[in-house]
Amino acid sequence: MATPQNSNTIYLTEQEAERIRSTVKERIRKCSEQNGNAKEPRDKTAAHQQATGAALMADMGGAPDPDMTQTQGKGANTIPAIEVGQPYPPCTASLSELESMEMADLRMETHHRGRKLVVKRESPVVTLVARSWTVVQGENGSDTERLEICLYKSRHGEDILESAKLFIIKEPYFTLTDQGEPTLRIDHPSDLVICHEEANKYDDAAAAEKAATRYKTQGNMALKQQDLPLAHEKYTAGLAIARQAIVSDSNPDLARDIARNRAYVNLLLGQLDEVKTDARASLVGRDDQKSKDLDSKAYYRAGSAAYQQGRYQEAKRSFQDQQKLTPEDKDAKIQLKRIEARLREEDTGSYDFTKIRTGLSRARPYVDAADFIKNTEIKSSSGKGRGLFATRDIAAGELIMCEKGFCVVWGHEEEALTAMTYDVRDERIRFSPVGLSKALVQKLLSNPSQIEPVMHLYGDYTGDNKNIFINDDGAIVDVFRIHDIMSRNGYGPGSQFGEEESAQNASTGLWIHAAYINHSCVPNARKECIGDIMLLHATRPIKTGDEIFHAYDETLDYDARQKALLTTWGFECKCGLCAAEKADGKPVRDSRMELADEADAFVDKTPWAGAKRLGIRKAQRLAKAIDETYDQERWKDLPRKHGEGIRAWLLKASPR
Ligand SMILES: C[S@@+](CC[C@H](N)C(=O)[O-])C[C@H]1O[C@@H](n2cnc3c(N)ncnc32)[C@H](O)[C@@H]1O
Repeated sequence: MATPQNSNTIYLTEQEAERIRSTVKERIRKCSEQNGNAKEPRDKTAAHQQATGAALMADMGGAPDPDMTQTQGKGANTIPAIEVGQPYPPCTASLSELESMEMADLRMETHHRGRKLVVKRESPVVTLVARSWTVVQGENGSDTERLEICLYKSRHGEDILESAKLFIIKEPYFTLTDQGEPTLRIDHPSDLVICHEEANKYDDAAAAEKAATRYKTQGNMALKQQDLPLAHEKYTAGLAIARQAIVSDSNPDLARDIARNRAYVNLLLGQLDEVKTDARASLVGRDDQKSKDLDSKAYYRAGSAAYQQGRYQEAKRSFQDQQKLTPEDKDAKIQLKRIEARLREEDTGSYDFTKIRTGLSRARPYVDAADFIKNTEIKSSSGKGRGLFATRDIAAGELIMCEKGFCVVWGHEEEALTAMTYDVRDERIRFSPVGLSKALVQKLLSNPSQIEPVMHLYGDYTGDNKNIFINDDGAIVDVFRIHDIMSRNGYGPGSQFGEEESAQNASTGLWIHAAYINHSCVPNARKECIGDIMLLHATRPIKTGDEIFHAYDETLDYDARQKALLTTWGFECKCGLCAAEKADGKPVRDSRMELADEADAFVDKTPWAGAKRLGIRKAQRLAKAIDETYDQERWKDLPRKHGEGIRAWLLKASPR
């Protein structure tokens, strides 16, 4: 957590931190006390009134949000404080494998494994910063309960609870809110199945075709009005009918048309896997010009999705197929040219950085560039898990790798959200880029094929190790795992567009390949971001097979650096520099730091140009005193950073 000493940071008062800790501990205590107790019946009318009142207040912006907490310091504000509860895995079974349960069978502080609960939303939704809640009834209407969805409460800009009336909760978790109120709680969005339109089984072909066509028309209208989630929902309902044999036997083109339209909506929603399956399913394959034009569109959509996923060879094949069908089409030609540029970047690592820089702005922070990673490979690194290694000799100053961010949230974007997270596992309160975690979870839910590479990244909590990321009901994302992965692998690209960044509005992102780079205080590489591409340059010559390191933390003070590495990344650094500083002992380290601070203060206030002899002598004394704190044998070949500033000053002030 940031400290009050730094004027650019914000912090919690000890009282506020204590309030968060005790609220969470009290909730945990009550939960364990009531563990296994049967659910108490709720007064339906009172629950409904409570939700309606709170929703009204929230809409007017006046609802008390129990998650918000007051921070101190520069740019102080209220920000959410969120408990990282005891992690539990999401349900990996599909709905058909789960057994139904009644609301009355809910037990307190219990994950009802192997069960599913159908609920109907009965009240408006109360939308708070970090959670949404509502009141639901069981299927038979006899019982009422509170249902809340934490953090990952929206998808494609829609509040999930608002988006429908009927839901199925997979393996329901019944617990208490921080205020001690019983609630059904959804942490993993994949545990909540939204029931939109029922795909009825039709006996009459004409009625079925009519219903599917109606959904298609409704989808087209929603698309026209830019309501993409609704368009997707309508096309999905239409497809479910049009794919039934009763329709598809006589009119297979209807399902193809709807799939082609849904491919387009998916492209706009960033649901790239489904763009490709829809585009493939829509192919007509006939030789008449109209069919060729339709298939050309489908290939274009599939190619665009593959391009956005960075799968350039796959994109190339789609655009080539498009070109074969409609040779006059200019789009395919343009796309194929772009792809050639990306494939060249992938192969050679030569980028036009000047052009890239000039094309960047706050409104366009993303770079159209390919990854260049072929000089590196991921291997196991002794005592450090896995690491990144060079596959060829790399000269100092050379580009080692370049990678496009998998997910980046810029400080100036609406999605940026920083929260204080209180982790019950180590009792620490940290600033956490929850906006990035939310964006990442959304991206993965929309692109199940990309879940696995993210879940392979290092995190302390590894879930249930089943590694099931998709089933019949869709993508499965363990949000606790994402939280842990982001804590250890997230990276701040820094302010790119001139704004001052603080802990509260920091830009953050995830670069999957670069996330394998381990830390060393004597690194051989340096990271830099241009927009969302991360460049890694060698700062020293690197030999084939060498591990590549960069410094996660460059604090000069050994003790502060070790503390930061332990708190944020969970390890003790044992690099050559740290080993020497540890062996020096605390008194030597402290006096060296005092001298370094004195030297820095001297450099800050004494211009080297025209420096007097007295000043030069003082600088020489300081440089010598710092040098004497280094044990010559132990510090052989190690960088002596404490005296770098004063030595540079001396070089300029008295070059001989
Ligand atoms: C960004 S990941 C680096 C890749 C990671 N080693 C892996 O296996 O995926 C950061 C984590 O790597 C480990 N790590 C990085 N540098 C280390 C070092 N110098 N010594 C020990 N562990 C290190 C820590 O567990 C840290 O939280």
